[in-house]
Order: sequence, then structure tokens, then C-alpha cells
Amino acid sequence: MLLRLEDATVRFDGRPVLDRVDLEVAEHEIVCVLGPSGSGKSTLLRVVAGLQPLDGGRVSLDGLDQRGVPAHKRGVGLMFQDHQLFPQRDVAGNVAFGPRMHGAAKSERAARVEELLELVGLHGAARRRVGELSGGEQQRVALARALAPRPRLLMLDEPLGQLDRSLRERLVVELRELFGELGTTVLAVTHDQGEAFALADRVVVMRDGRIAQSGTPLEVWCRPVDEFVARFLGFDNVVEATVTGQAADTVWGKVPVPEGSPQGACALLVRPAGVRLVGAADGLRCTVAARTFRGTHVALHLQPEGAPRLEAACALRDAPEPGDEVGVSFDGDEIVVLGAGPAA
Ligand SMILES: Nc1ncnc2c1ncn2[C@@H]1O[C@H](COP(=O)(O)OP(=O)(O)OP(=O)(O)O)[C@@H](O)[C@H]1O
Repeated sequence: MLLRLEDATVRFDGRPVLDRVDLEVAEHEIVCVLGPSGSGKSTLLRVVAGLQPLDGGRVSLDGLDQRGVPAHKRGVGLMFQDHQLFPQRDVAGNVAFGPRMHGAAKSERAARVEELLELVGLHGAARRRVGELSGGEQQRVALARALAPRPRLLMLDEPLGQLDRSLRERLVVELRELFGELGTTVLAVTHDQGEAFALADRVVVMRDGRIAQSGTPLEVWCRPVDEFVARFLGFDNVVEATVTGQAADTVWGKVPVPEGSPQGACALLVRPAGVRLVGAADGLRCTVAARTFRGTHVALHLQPEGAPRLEAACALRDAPEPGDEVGVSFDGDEIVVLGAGPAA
């Protein structure tokens, strides 16, 4: 295991900001830590980087306890949200910073800079001033600079935070490819779930200094463990339910649940894709309250009588108009019985 946190704890004014966190990152793995503001993501990175001492527990790299090892001796690279490039230096001067600090010879540095600029798609930009570059180009320079000393672990803090959406979506694909080719081990934190799910082999969702869930993007997306994770991922159709056999009683009526679901009182997630429109006379009767275009589908907000709203995902062509009366039935494959953890 390249990185291991055991029982890692940090307190500020007595309050745990990292609360007995256990986390492992294998070599070549890309792990993205997600969570709301203040959940402890940056503190986690700072602890691994050696910029924040632990109040309890330990951090090991390659099996070696890092207690007392200063940041610059840990062999980890850090890239922050705001790039922190040196504005007075050109691109090459920025990228060569790490290798120079490590005592690399001038010719070696020049070769490394060229290689890295090629890698991040900035071939020929060595002499440009960083202040003249676009946000996306600066991002690439920051990445090249972080990769230059060949860190065994690369840590990214909100790596694409300030870029616009389309650039972010493109860069995230490029980054994943690049890390795959280089075999880079990555620990990234972001509050943007789209970014995390696109980049990661594994996502870790944090809540109040603890790990709420860890798993592959598919696992976490398909089976959020509790209401907090489900809501954090943007699912709003969460209700209290009582499961008996393969059905749950809810404010929306009886809802089918997957075979083998835990029985009794729980929170239930109904994915928007599991809310099926049927004739107004069949199923749960709802009024279409709002309709939002989402590119691949239309999100419908449905208002049943005397119960909370439901979100449904509907094919573009079939979407009813606001004010229409529709009936709703539920698809058990899109329903998840959540753990009984308290809601956010
Ligand atoms: N040096 C410090 N002194 C006191 N409190 C701190 C310090 N650094 C962080 N905190 C507090 O610790 C908590 C976690 O902060 P952290 O920056 O790790 O969260 P985060 O998940 O990265 O948040 P964001 O997404 O907003 O960056 C916050 O409540 C923050 O105010």
C-alpha cells in the first residue's frame, strides 16, 4: 500500500476536523475525496503532505511512518486550486522549480521541462510568461510543475476548481488518461462530484471529518450507504419507509424494493429514473409542477396530493407540460434501501 492513514485525527480548538480516519491508497490508484465544505478534505491532504501535524493516529508512505518527516522529504507532489505559479517566471521556470530544488543539472532540467510540456499539451510554450496564459493553460503548467520531480504520490486540491465547465470536463478526461499512462498515484479532493466520479478509480465521501462511504464510482452512485451520501450526490427522492418483504410503505404509497432488502424502518431512495409515468388514472396521481431540460433528459418535479414532491427523469420527447396530470408507478430496480444513519 503506497499510502495508509490509520486512525488519523486532527483537532482544532478541541473539535475533531479529521476524526479517526482510516484510508488506503494503492500504487497507481486514483482516489478522489468528496464532501461538503468544511468536511475535512483539505486537512486530509495537508496531513499526508506533512503540512499539518496529527493529534492522533498515523500516516505511512510505503509502509514507513511519516511522523517527523518534513513535507519536502515525503516525495509527494501538491497542486492547489489557485495554481500558485510564479508570475515573474516563464513556463519553463515554473516547471523546472521542483527539479532545481532537488539539485538536477541544467541540461537535465531542460530535458524534463520539454518532456513535461509535451505531456500536458503545451509543447513550445516554455518561454511564455505565465501571466499571459489562459486559465486552462495555467492549469496545465501547474500540473507539469507538480509532476516534474516525479512524486510517488500526487495530491490535487480542487484541481479544476476555477475553470469553466466545458474545459473542466475536457481536462478531467485528459488527466485520467495522463495519470494512467504515467502510472501516477493520485489523491485528489474536490467538492464537485462530477469531477470526482469522472477522474477516480475510487471515491471517498467525507462528512464532518469522517469517511461516510468509500467505493468505486459505480458502487457509490448505485448504492449510496445513507441519506447523507444520497442527498450529497444530488438525489432528492428520499423518504422514510417501512419495508415488508419486497415492498415498502411510504408517503408515496407502496413502492417495490429489490429482493433481499433489509426489513423494517429505513430511509428509501427512489432514483428519478425509477419514477415511471403512467396514465393519470393509474398509479400515484401527480401534477407536473416544473420541468427542467437536462441535456439527455427532462427532469420533472411532480407534486402528489398531500405528499412531498418527486423528481422523475423523462425522455425528451415524452415529457409532459407543467400543469399536466400524470400517474406514477415505481421501478424496484431503481430503488435503494438506505442505512438508518441520521440525515444531514
Ligand atoms: N488552521 C485551522 N484552524 C482552525 N480551524 C481550521 C483550520 N484549518 C481548517 N479548520 C477548520 O476545519 C474544518 C475542515 O476544514 P477543511 O479545509 O479541511 O475542509 P474542506 O472539506 O477542505 O472544506 P472546503 O471544501 O471548504 O475547502 C473547517 O471547519 C475549518 O474551518
